[in-house]
Amino acid sequence: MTARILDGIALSRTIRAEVAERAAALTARGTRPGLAVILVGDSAASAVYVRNKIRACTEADIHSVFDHMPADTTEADLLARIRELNADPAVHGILVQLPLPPHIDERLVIETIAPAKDVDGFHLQNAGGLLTGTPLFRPCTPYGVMKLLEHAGARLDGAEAVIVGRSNIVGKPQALMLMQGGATVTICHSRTRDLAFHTRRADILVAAVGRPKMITGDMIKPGAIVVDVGINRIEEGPDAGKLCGDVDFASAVEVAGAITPVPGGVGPMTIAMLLVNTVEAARRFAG
Ligand SMILES: Nc1nc(=O)c2c([nH]1)NC[C@@H]1CN(c3ccc(C(=O)N[C@@H](CCC(=O)O)C(=O)O)cc3)C=[N+]21
Repeated sequence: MTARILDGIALSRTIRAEVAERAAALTARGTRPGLAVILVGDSAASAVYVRNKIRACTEADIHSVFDHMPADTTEADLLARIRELNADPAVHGILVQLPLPPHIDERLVIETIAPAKDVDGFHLQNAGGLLTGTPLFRPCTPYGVMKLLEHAGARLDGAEAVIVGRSNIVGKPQALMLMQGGATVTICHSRTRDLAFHTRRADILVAAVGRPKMITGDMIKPGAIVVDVGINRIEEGPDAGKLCGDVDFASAVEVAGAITPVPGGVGPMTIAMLLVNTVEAARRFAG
């Protein structure tokens, strides 16, 4: 058996076209949705992601503000810029690209963003809102995974869902969203004993560990839906420079029922959901 490929590029295009329509309608009513993206420092990978986010805004006719601040920006200066954007009526969403340089307290930065503009869904108020069922915004990556699962016709109710990874931006919010959908959720991580025991029970397997090709075909239940959140740059060998996921695609595709590729799976969905959140922020602002 060969798995069905879940095409995140195609689905993200559909979602972005819907976003563009909603943005145009808001603009016609006098509120053009706006997103501010702040990048501190010169990480090459971050620069690529940020550029993709800005381009996606432009294509959907969403106003964007891009602040590229130097790596030695002080925490105080970054917080001051965020407060300015909090007060700017042309900006409905604020995203500070992570990771930040080590001299800046990420938690403090996130808590300084107005919760109503926190389109990443990382603010404590939104994290707590997700825990209790009513966030203003959901984190874009796990939210995008939910859209991919919905589009794939995945049945969540009563399903065994296993997540590998316990981060605040993917693993934990993903668990809450899948649980909300009726799945029985297991979160595995670096301290889990016998990882394969858990992953082999999964009807839905989400890999978000940041370890290249760690999940192999023998760890997957035949017919399972496998979602690969990992984005790893291959360092050496014939494929140096290429991207790969946390799933060993070649062996997994022979066992799974459906699988997301890397690139072209979850990554483009993350950007699509950022635009969804931004338009939603603008719609609330417009009242
Ligand atoms: N405040 C904040 N919010 C984020 O949402 C955030 C962040 N910081 N820091 C970094 C991660 C990573 N991230 C990605 C988004 C899109 C792709 C994406 O579009 N990937 C393409 C490939 C892009 C390429 O070629 O490198 C794909 O998978 O097909 C990847 C990664 C958002 N992040």
